[in-house]
Amino acid sequence: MESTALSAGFRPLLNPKGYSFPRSCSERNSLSLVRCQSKEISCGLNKLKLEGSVRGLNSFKTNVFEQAHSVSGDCSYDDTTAAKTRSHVAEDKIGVLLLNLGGPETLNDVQPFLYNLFADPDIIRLPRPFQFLQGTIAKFISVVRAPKSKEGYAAIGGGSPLRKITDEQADAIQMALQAKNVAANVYVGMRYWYPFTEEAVQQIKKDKITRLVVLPLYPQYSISTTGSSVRVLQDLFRKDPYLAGVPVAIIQSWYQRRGYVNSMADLIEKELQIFSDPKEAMIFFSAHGVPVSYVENSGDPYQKQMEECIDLIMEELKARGVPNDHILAYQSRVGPVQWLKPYTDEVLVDLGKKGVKSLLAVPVSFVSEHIETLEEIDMEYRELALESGIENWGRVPALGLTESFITDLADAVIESLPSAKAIWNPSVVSEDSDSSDAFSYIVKMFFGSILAFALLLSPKMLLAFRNHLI
Ligand SMILES: C=CC1=C(C)c2cc3[nH]c(cc4nc(cc5[nH]c(cc1n2)c(C)c5CCC(=O)O)C(CCC(=O)O)=C4C)c(C)c3C=C
Ligand SMILES: [Fe+2]
Repeated sequence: MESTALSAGFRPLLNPKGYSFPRSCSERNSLSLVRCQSKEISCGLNKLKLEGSVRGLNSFKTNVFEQAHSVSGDCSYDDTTAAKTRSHVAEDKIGVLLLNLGGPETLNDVQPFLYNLFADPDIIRLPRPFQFLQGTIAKFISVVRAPKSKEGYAAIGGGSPLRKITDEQADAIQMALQAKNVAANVYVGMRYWYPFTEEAVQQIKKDKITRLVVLPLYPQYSISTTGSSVRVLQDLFRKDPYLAGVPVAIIQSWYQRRGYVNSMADLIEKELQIFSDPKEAMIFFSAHGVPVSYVENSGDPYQKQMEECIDLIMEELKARGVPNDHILAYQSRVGPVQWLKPYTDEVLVDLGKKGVKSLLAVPVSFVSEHIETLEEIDMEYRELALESGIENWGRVPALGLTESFITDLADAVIESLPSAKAIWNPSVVSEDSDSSDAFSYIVKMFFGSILAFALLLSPKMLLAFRNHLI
């Protein structure tokens, strides 16, 4: 129905420059026209606004950067939208910016990488009067944490594979777009290590991109991941007159897309076959955790989206006749606060006690292999599971370059093109004026520093950091 109309609505148009796939973004040709080939695309444009709570927390003070909250991939795509997409692809120089976390490439990178991570106010969230201490606290925690992290990275070959995999995903998405006659430059911007988002944005400017789709490589939205990366991006765009005028669409989450759900179900179905009795294996979804306060006090939709995501994958598996039991747990907690429960390590012990014998681990919050799949799941959790009485252990690989997944991401990009809007909004400036009260700022700084140092140097706090970070 809608999808047939969509296919019929697009005509192959001339690509004036042809296309090749040079490694450098600036060399990449970007002017071309679109032809939508896929009959099964059901293009969806959810122009939803960010929920108030999340928006507040991330200082989303503009009415921009708020399109394409999710591109669901299962709504109708009318002729007007199709026509708009066609004209954007015809007239614009399209860029796609993949946002990711980044990871240390060598063991020497580990401490500075951790510093960048803990210096992020979306990761260590200090009350306003203490925020000027962010750097000092980040330094302290990164130094304390580095030895443990280094052990982990040493165990997976001395560094994170994230940059290489993300670059490969960028190339694959670019090729998938090209196969749909959309020429685009695909850029990679990391939050905590090279290539930093700032570098990618410089390149986007140099390349004179005129329409940008931002695709965070996190299926579910969290303040600590997509939220943080988008905040940085928003700051960079707001400061630059050229970039402020570039229409941008941000795909905030995409766990609900059919292409993603089906690709995950494919991987799980395939991996279950390694068990002598595939139906007996429990499917063990292990998601990266976040502190409970993100969800309960700050409205982070991460947990809700994660649960919906698991429901969608399980529904799909059931529809395929895969009746296995499943469970969701959260891994990788850091620091002296409560994180989302149940914790992966505790659940593994519990399942062992209950007599579960076969377990298939499914990493579900991230789409590349990284330290938490290769070291934490494959080594630490596997060992714990076997010690706890689980006899058969399997692990689903991360989606990586899975073709159906990459194609679906390319579809998500195409679907979001018409919703792009320029970020320029002069009213933004006045909304920041609450920080202009110099006197109250100085008072807060003064008392804040005294309190913070007293807290930081208290034996209780030191112990808490030591116990949970080493
Ligand atoms: C959806 C994914 C992720 C969420 C949510 C997330 C939140 C989060 N993470 C930390 C602290 C650390 N994360 C680390 C590594 C790391 N985190 C993610 C993903 C999410 N993090 C990935 C993909 C990686 C690995 C990158 C790689 O190099 O392969 C680390 C460093 C590793 C370690 O020492 O364990 C820390 C520290 C917090 C505090 C947080 C939420 C507040
Ligand atoms: Fe993390």
